[in-house]
Amino acid sequence: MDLTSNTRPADMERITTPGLADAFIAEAVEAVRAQVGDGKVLLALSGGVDSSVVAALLIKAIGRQVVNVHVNHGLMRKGESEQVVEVFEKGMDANLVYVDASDRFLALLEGVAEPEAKRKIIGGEFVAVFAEEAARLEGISFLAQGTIYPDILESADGVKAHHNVGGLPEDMDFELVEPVKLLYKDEVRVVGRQLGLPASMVDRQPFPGPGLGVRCLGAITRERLEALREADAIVREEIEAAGLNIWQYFCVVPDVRATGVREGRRAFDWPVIIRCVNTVDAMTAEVPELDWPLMKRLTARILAEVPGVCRVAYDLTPKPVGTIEWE
Ligand SMILES: Nc1ncnc2c1ncn2[C@@H]1O[C@H](COP(=O)(O)OP(=O)(O)OP(=O)(O)O)[C@@H](O)[C@H]1O
Repeated sequence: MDLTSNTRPADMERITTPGLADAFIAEAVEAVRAQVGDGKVLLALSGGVDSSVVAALLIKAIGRQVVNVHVNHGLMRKGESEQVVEVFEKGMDANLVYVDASDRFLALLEGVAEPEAKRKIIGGEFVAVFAEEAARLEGISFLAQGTIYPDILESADGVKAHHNVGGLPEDMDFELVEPVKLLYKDEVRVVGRQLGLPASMVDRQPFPGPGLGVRCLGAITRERLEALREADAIVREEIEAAGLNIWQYFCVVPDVRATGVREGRRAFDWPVIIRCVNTVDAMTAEVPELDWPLMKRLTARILAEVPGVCRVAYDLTPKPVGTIEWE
């Protein structure tokens, strides 16, 4: 396997079976060992599909020579950072640096309501935290990235800058290790499964980089963020349990309050808005019809289990006119 080429060979077979995945893994492991030797590799591990598969592959190839840095920015979904620790540190004996930076991110975001400003703060602070951690480590000469083939095709079109850890400082002069850069997303998932990653990680729905930060609408507060995290976990759990094949399903919690009555007293709490979409290319999206008993179950559980919420709504807006995310 040629890890330097950015062009997928015309005769490369689509990886659709465990056997093909095993063959790919064997080749990639050899290629990584040949490239890295006894050098040290740094990887930013989000727990998303791409970086998780790269982590598992590198751990198989070079074990603790890869340092996996996971930044918990406080905007992860429920249980996500814990799963990174469980799967990689406990399950694969990975060299994992877990950075709890929640307080830093939430302090910077305090009072910031404008969506673009929020995204900039989250992206900028991520780079700052990652660069600080990198500076603390010694002897690193390689940076691994979860670049996949669509990233290369898009950057060749000039649609967006080449993946990945957007905007790392120029003086971080590492050689790149990108073992899945010729694979399509479906192939990355097959390979991930074969590497022993849990289905909940490999089949994960897309999640925006700024995490729950763009779903806790307006200026983020810890209480409203917590309500969002709990409601989001309930929606994911119920939709997964129902076995529905929906492309993306999540909640947003706007910065408004509605009146309600709870235990005979007036409540003045937040609404949770459930958003479900199906799409092929994310350019247009349809809202699936959820069955009514499921809607009622979601509503009942959110109202019973999530403090600070007194109303549940379902967003019926297709894209266009609405975008998938609210911010
Ligand atoms: N919280 C985090 N901790 C560590 N690394 C992160 C974190 N968030 C993002 N990254 C890094 O930035 C890359 C790009 O993040 P982005 O949110 O665009 O996800 P992505 O391209 O879907 O990749 P992935 O599936 O690995 O999350 C990730 O692959 C990962 O290397």
